[in-house]
Amino acid sequence: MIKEKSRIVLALGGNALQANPKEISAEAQIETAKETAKSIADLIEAGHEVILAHGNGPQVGQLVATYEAAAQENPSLPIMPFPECGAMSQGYIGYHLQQAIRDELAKRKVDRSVAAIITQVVVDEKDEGFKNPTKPVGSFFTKEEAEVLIKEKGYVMKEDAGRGWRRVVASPIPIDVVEAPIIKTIVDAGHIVITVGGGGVPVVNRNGELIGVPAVIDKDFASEKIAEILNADYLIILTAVEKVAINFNKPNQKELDKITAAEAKQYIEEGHFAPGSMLPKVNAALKFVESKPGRAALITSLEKAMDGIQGKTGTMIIG
Ligand SMILES: Nc1ncnc2c1ncn2[C@@H]1O[C@H](COP(=O)(O)OP(=O)(O)O)[C@@H](O)[C@H]1O
Ligand SMILES: NC(=O)OP(=O)(O)O
Repeated sequence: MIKEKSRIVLALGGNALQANPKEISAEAQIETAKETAKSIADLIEAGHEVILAHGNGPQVGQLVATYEAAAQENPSLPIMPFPECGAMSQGYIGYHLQQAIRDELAKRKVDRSVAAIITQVVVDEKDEGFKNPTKPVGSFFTKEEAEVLIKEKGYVMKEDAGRGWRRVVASPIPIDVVEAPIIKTIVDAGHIVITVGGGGVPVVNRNGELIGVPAVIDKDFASEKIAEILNADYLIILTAVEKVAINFNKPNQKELDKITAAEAKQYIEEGHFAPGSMLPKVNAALKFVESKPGRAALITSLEKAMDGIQGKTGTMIIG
């Protein structure tokens, strides 16, 4: 059960933006965002301070692939680098969410402003993530299609939690959120901010100058970072499953209700959480609860967000 009038960083997973992962058009995303806005408005109406973050894996992958395909057809067209595509994805996803949340709040006669902030997140140029790509982006492919893409485009492709093959890219750990001071000012003033979209645009600081780097930061880790910076009470990660499970997808699957940080660590060691999907969520939750006594994290589904907050469902991770 979450305390009344808490400061909550809410990390929205792919299903908050795409009801059907194969349907990634703007129109479909607008419709899904309208549904998502209802769950978010419930939390705002309940009196919580909500800061939103969201993923961009399918969208950034699609943008990069679209530019690559266009340049293949017409070599005079530029290939758009990952940081630019990341910023574009933040922009249009943020636009859909801020519009949907604004409209939903207006319908309920709740007078609050909502704005998405293009957010840069600092990473370390020497991060091991640059050597070993782990972040799935773009569409799902069959093994045969993946083999063609590896050969023809030089992509690194990996199987994604039993759902198909996807391109994977570098995913460094977020160190700092460049726009944190302005985000804090807006949140403290009582407005709703959408930030670290797609984990933030990854940048490195070279002698005081910020430079975008080709990577996609995991939005669960970036959400954890902004939750720490904003001194949030809770990190809530909303995804497609109601609870985290051990022995996931096996006959002896067991859903978890409330676990301690020590139990989470044990389950991680035993390999219960798939890398690139559930593992970063559990790791981000763990990092948050260990960052300060009294902090807790909840992983549940978007539809069950309110029930989760009321302690009726979801997986709660405590210190
Ligand atoms: N141990 C586990 N418990 C529950 N879900 C898991 C587990 N391991 C992998 N998953 C998968 O992880 C998915 C969530 O990851 P993902 O789809 O990448 O997240 P996002 O919602 O951020 O887009 C779940 O829908 C489920 O299919
Ligand atoms: N950037 C990111 O973590 O995106 P997804 O949540 O869509 O994978």
